[in-house]
Amino acid sequence: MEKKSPLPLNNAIANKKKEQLCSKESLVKILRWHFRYPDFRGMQLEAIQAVLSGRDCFCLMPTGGGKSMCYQIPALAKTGIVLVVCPLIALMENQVMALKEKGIAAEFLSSTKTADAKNKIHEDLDSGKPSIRLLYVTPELIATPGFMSKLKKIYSRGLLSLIAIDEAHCISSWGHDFRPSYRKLSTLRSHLPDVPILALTATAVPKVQKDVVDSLQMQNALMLKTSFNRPNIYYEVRYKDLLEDAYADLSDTLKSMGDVCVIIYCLERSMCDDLSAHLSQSGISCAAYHAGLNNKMRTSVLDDWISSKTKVVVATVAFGYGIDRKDVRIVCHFNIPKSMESFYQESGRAGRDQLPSTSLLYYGVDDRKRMEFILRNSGSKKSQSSNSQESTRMSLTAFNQMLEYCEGSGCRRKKILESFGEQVTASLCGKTCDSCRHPNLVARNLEDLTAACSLRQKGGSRVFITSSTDAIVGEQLSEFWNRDEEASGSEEDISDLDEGNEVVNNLARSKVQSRLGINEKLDLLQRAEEKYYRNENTNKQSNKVDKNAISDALRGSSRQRLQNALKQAQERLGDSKIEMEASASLLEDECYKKYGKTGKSFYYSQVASTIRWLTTTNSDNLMNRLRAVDVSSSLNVISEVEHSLTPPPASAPCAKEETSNEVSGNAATEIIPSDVPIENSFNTNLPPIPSFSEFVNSRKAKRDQSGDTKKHSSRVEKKTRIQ
Ligand SMILES: Nc1ncnc2c1ncn2[C@@H]1O[C@H](COP(=O)(O)OP(=O)(O)OP(=O)(O)O)[C@@H](O)[C@H]1O
Ligand SMILES: [Mg+2]
Repeated sequence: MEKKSPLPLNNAIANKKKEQLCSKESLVKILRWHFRYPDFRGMQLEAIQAVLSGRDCFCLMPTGGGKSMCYQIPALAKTGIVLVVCPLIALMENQVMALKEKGIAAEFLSSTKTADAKNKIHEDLDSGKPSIRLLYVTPELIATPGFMSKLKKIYSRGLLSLIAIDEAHCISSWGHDFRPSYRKLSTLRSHLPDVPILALTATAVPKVQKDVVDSLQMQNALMLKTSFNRPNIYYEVRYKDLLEDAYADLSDTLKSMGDVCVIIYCLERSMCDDLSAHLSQSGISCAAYHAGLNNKMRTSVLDDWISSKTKVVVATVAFGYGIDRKDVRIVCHFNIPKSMESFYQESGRAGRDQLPSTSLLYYGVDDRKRMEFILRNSGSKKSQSSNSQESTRMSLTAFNQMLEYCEGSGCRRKKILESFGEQVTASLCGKTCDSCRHPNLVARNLEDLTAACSLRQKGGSRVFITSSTDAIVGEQLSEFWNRDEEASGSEEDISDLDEGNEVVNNLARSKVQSRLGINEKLDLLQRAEEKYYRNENTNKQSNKVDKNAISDALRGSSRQRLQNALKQAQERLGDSKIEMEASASLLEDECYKKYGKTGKSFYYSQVASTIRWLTTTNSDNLMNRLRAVDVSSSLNVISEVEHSLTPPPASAPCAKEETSNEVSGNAATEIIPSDVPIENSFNTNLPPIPSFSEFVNSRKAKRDQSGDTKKHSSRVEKKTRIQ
């Protein structure tokens, strides 16, 4: 690329006073000349002026806010070199390429460069008058003594004008993406005392901000913070458990949006492949992208997407960091992200051109359980030290904010902004999230979920009983089983070391690198978890069966959960007088008899299914079931039932169960003499326990019948469209 002639004004600026160097007029001219943008955005100018005057500056700007400009303009306004620290080679490559295309002398140093290319850069740096204006490096390189001594030489020659730390939140262990190598940047100040430091990030809560400033030993730093608000992004959550087919819903949505550029994030590689295949089959131009593909494949997917040959990319979180495509119209999370910070960063890749865009999150109960499992185990891979427990606790607390975003009522935008410590006025959103635009619809959706899932908080804003942080305390009160016990027994499955090393090596080789740290861990853990369940099915004879065994403690906790559900059922039904403890014990026994040998997963599901059934069943059905189970297990449970319904003698014939296997123990049917006609038997026709989606759909159907038909169906229809 041909080098652009230097802006004539540049030379003049260099000779003028500091104030003139920092004048808005001069800086805007540089911006227009090199970047063709008419004016600065947000607080860019303030940041640029601060560092040019020699002051440290902490710059918190939203994703896509234009942080890079805050160090690129100073590099052009002042003689000397701007050192830029970046967490990813892909990010450096992209920026350097874009700058070179504009004729700006930028380079990066990384392991991916050939020895020749590196030598050329070093020669330039060692020369009397280096031509390089921006030098991008990794934090790891800065930590090497060789490179530090090179930097000191440049500094001693008065050629180091600014140190910019991009994605500065990586410094803080409180941040969502802590990188230990970033921590070592704390030595920069003592080695290079007078060089101003500019720290840039889009995602830092106040605690992280302070940590960054302290670690870098920034002095009297100008703290520039713009709102995290992304007014051009519409936020919406859809509930997988209320949709008949989430794949179809997404596919219809994408088709209705036309030929737009989309990123879909999935938790697992297999899900990326699967969803991508499904969307392609429905005629959507689509490709999967994840670390499981080889370099060539990934590069080709990326190139096709950047050049608009492919419209939709279905990817793991490895995708998108540092990819500056401005016209992404939808960022869809097909699985819940691990924290609000990750969600903000990923959804923030939509609408970097400031045009209307959408963040669409599909929330599902299974996804929540899976993520909780992963987060609980990410700290326990190697040790159970207090540090690792603390980090697990932090991860789960962070995840809880995401749950609140999905399960809570109220403005989504407000939830995002408040999670970053911002005060938000009620009018800020202006109907740019589903909760504010369609409050009744969202409320009804949450109600559906609440009715289905909640045992305790009738009408409360939280759908599920147990928050992640509650769960850490060790209680298993959620209707939906959590995997604490499995997690504690599955450490060897989680540390899948060989595979882990292979992934790490692949990452190191790959051109577009995945972020190190938690994301990588997540990836390994996902596979470990899959393997765990595979083993659960295939290694029944091996020692893994023990891990899958159902302990007394677990059975006790299931009984407790069932008892809670029974209490709720009793309150709801008003008139039943159920002997709680014995009934819970009966129901648990029923689950255990049926699935105790099959393993925890099935047992858990059966308990959950029974609890779900208890939230909707009527008195007769409840009594019938308890009595039937009682008969089957020869336990005396419900004194009240004994009075109101004459139980058959133990030897008496009992009606053949007409329900699905899902419902109650087969033991009941086993004691029926085959020659006894059903009509003569005691009427114990048990209601089938619906699956989750059957349950939700039946509620909808009931509601439709009860005169709300028109309103509700138009609501459901609306629900499937992004507004
Ligand atoms: N003043 C400006 N006017 C118009 N466009 C701008 C301006 N400053 C930057 N941009 C453009 O905005 C886009 C986003 O900029 P940039 O990549 O620096 O954002 P960022 O704040 O670093 O985002 P992220 O947190 O995602 O890294 C880029 O395409 C950039 O060229
Ligand atoms: Mg950036």
